[in-house]
Amino acid sequence: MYIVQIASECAPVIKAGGLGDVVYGLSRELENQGHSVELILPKYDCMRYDHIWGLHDAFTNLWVPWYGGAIHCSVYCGWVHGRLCFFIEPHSGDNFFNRGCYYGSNDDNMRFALFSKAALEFLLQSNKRPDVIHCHDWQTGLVPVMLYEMYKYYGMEYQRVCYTIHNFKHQGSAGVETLWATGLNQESYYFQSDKLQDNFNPFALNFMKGGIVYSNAVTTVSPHHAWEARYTDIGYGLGHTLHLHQDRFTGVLNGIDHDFWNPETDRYIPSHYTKDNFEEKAKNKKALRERLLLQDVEKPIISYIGRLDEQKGVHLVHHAMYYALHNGAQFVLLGSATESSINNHFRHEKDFLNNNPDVHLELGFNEELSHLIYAGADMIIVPSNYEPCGLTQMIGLKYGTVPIVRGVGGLVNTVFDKDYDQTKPPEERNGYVFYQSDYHALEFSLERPLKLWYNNPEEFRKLALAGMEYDYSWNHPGEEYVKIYDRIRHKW
Ligand SMILES: Nc1ncnc2c1ncn2[C@@H]1O[C@H](COP(=O)(O)OP(=O)(O)O[C@H]2O[C@H](CO)[C@@H](O)[C@H](O)[C@H]2O)[C@@H](O)[C@H]1O
Repeated sequence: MYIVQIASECAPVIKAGGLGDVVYGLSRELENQGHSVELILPKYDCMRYDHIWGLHDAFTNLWVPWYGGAIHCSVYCGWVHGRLCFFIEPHSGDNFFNRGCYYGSNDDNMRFALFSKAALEFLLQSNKRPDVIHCHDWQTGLVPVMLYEMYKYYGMEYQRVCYTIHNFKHQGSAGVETLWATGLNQESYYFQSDKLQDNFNPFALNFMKGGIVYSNAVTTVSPHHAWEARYTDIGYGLGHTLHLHQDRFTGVLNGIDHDFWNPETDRYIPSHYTKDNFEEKAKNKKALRERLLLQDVEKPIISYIGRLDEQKGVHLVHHAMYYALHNGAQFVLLGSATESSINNHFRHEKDFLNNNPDVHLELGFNEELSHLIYAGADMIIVPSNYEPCGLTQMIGLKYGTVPIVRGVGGLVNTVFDKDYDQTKPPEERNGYVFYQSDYHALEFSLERPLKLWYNNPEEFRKLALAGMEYDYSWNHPGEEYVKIYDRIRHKW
């Protein structure tokens, strides 16, 4: 099968979070299974060019219709760790992707509407006719809309779309100008409740809703989150739309790329280890302490890695840090915040705790350091308010770092409480789960592993090893996606 992924991220060249990991990991797995995969991405000025091999011009004269005229774009091509990627660069005074950041501009909806249109124009003009186009999140929600309403009449009638939602909170809200810019026009047609009209704001278009309504298959990133999105307020207003399109909607649990996330081969950690020489993990703990100037004492390290925003339960992250410090543990945080109030809060904490030898807060994005933390820490917390899938607990498990998570979304599908899980036998349980989002619930689930670490190290080691037994690679999810592609490919 010939599959083209259209996305705003692909790790490690463009990575703001888990979306990038998934786009890369799934593409690699599909290729391993014998399919042909290409990726179309924006050419941001700030992406990691050091991860692209052989970048060269692939299509220099791509004119993308935009409002009444057209925007001239160049398309570059290169390999990102073996994946063939096309990067679209618009030449325009609007500086679409030369902003020094991936997201966060007031005109993000226009930037990604143009990208979606340019991706389709590129496929059309370069005569690429994939069997399946796989799009991700709100940024590419207009791809299936434009494919079905316009490009199918230009010669792309056989292309089918799978649309994956990684985060329902960000849906891409826009006004009528997007219709005029992209050439969709027909305001009264698209502002209908069964088309793109936002379910809350009748004067806004919703890109993600467009993705759901127009795609041949819609997925989110875990079975439990698929349920939550339909039946709870976590669908952020799209529950009804999902309900109407339920026959096309499923949850497929993400995987992690074992080439990249593997303590046996990880290029960023000093000591490699497996289940059989687990004691080597201690050397990474020592290296982590040296790197972050933590004191070398008999204490466990609890870690947090992730975006610092409301979704991630930052109030609980903050509380866990002080709980760890008051209860004989060290704490390491690696995170970045886009919201200034949260950023200021953690900056203040960092200054305040600067001389404490048991804690380190690293504010910013640092891929290399994240690997050392996964390998060096004893535990990782994921106290999210909601979590469509969650990759950090799966990576933690692979590295024998015991996850302590809130029982929401994909965390429910991947972590099984050592003391209370009812679905797995004791030897297959792999972490700690709490459900309420208050301090008591969190403390109860931190107290248990800390006690185990101090009082029964052998049992703690067994728990970590049980986690390493889990196979959350892309093998299985890759097969599930292929089944979905096959199903939509044969449906006319
Ligand atoms: N400061 C930092 N420095 C270095 N690395 C950092 C970092 N902050 C985060 N990371 C890395 O980024 C990834 C984050 O994974 P998450 O599952 O938390 O994704 P996120 O919430 O961004 O995305 C959404 O999409 C993903 C993929 O579908 C879902 O798993 C998730 O639930 C959903 O919210 C991990 O690889 C982590 O190591």
